[in-house]
Amino acid sequence: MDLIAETIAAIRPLDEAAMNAARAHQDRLTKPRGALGVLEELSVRLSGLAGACPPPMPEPAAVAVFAADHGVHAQGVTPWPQEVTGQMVGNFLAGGAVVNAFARQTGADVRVIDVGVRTDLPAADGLIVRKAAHGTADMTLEPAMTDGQVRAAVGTGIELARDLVADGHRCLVTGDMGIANTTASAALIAAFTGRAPENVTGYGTGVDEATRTRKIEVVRAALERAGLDERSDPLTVLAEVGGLEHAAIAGFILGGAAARVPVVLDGVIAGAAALAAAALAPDVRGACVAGHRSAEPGHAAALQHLELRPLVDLELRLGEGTGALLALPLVQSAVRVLHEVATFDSAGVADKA
Ligand SMILES: Cc1cc2ncn([C@H]3O[C@H](COP(=O)(O)O)[C@@H](O)[C@H]3O)c2cc1C
Ligand SMILES: O=C(O)c1cccnc1
Repeated sequence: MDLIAETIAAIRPLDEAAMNAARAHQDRLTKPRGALGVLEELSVRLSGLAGACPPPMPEPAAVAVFAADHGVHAQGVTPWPQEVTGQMVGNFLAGGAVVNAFARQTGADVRVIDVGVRTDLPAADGLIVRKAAHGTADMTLEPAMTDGQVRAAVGTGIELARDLVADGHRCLVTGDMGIANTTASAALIAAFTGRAPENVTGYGTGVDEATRTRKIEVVRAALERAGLDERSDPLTVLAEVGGLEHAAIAGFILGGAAARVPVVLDGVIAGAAALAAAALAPDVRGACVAGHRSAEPGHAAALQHLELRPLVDLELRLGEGTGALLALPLVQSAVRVLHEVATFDSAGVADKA
């Protein structure tokens, strides 16, 4: 069996007994039942993922920022030059990007992976180079990736998740960098959810109305060329209209789910990648925590399709892993409750009559 098939085969449903134990434990803690709302549900789910109550604390965490370029950039879907992808990789390595500031704030490690930046970047400490291609092809003209490229990028994500868990990380956080990747994200989301391009295509970095209209036409043209429908093979969908970072993030999610470690998802790029991962292995959703909901309309559509509720909604539209990192303390707090909060019995507090 190859790495992707082996990883998919290792992904299992949540453990019902551990979830029942977590529900029962929550009901004995010194607070009114249900008072922690969504965090209680999250603690139950993470118990089911670990197969234990309490589950391990989701720390240390690592955010993996997968960087790649997009051939569809040639269609004028963003005013930013493609070089910004590689330049931002330098910024991540120097610690100067928003993701670095939020990682320092939340105690997460940062990993930066070149999975397909167009140019060869200067060798730098901390840069993980796993180029599956020098950028994708233009999805309006031909498949963005070959089957070999998409499999290599998914494999990179799986291996990184596996390595991070082997290094002791107990929470994985998705990040991305790729100028034009909100266009590829919209195409993936339209393909996987069956929604119309105009309902899932947004303003990305903040493009003008004319550029957004163009993005919608570009997404429509790519989907028509590729002839995809909801029955298409998920790796084929990724190869036709996705990005190398989408493929790697899909692999990262699969790898985290196989290791039964929570994966905190960032914005629309991660949402699109999670649709691919869930199409390959529906049980990955048990490992996925939607860190936030971004301003991109496609992100809300992806989360709805995945039946994931975002923890934070701050109108962010950045990517890099920033929204997911803001949610990390919430995920950790949800589990800490199961570890540390006293029960009515142990604290000598009277339960309600
Ligand atoms: C300086 C800069 C830093 C970023 N960090 C993340 N993105 C985000 O914006 C890009 C997607 O938006 P679009 O599809 O409109 O190009 C991605 O690189 C994403 O990670 C950035 C974009 C820029 C310009
Ligand atoms: O949803 C996101 O994460 C996003 C939105 C705009 C640009 N880059 C990322």
